[in-house]
Amino acid sequence: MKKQFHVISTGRQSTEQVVAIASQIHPYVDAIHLREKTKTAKELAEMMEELLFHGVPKEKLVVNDRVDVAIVYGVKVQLAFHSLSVRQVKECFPSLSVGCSVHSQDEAKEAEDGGADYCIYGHVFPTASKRGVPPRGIEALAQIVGAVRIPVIAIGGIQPHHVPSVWEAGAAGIAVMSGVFCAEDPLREVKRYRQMF
Ligand SMILES: Cc1nc(C(=O)O)sc1CCOP(=O)(O)O
Repeated sequence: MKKQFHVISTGRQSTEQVVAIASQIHPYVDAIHLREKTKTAKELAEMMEELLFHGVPKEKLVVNDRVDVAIVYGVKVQLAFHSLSVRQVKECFPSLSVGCSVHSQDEAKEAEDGGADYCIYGHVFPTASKRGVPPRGIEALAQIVGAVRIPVIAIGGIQPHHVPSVWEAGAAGIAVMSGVFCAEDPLREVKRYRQMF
């Protein structure tokens, strides 16, 4: 299967900044996650409207945590430990595409059993986004890949030069936050990642 390239917003940028970056990079990525933990549903809806207005394809949008916003806009949802469970969400909305963030084999299996379409596992490499928490490493990633049948996307500190080792571990894709959204030139960076696919 084609490897997936997900990018994730930081939650620290304005709607204008997120929209400006997303509208440049969307042709080079498979999914753009809106991880905007402090935004209300209404603010997220405004961001969604702007993204769609600027030509970001709906099929590439993923809302973190907010099942309500995902349903209303017909986009995917990414669930986290603080979200509703995958099982609950899939029971109510069987056709909703659901990803789940996991940090262990047990969590990955639970996500799979609940009906998750894919999981995101991390953090694989050291990252400022998870300061003080040791990275889980590429071996652990390979173990997760071996433990579930759903696609496993790797996250955490992934730089372009890491990509071959992530493929070797069997991951179905990569998810990148600061490497793209905090870059001086996000478009140049997504192209650098893309070259590794
Ligand atoms: C949002 C997120 N989730 C993680 C997890 O391990 O679940 S690591 C992470 C941050 C990823 O950011 P960067 O690409 O800047 O390292």
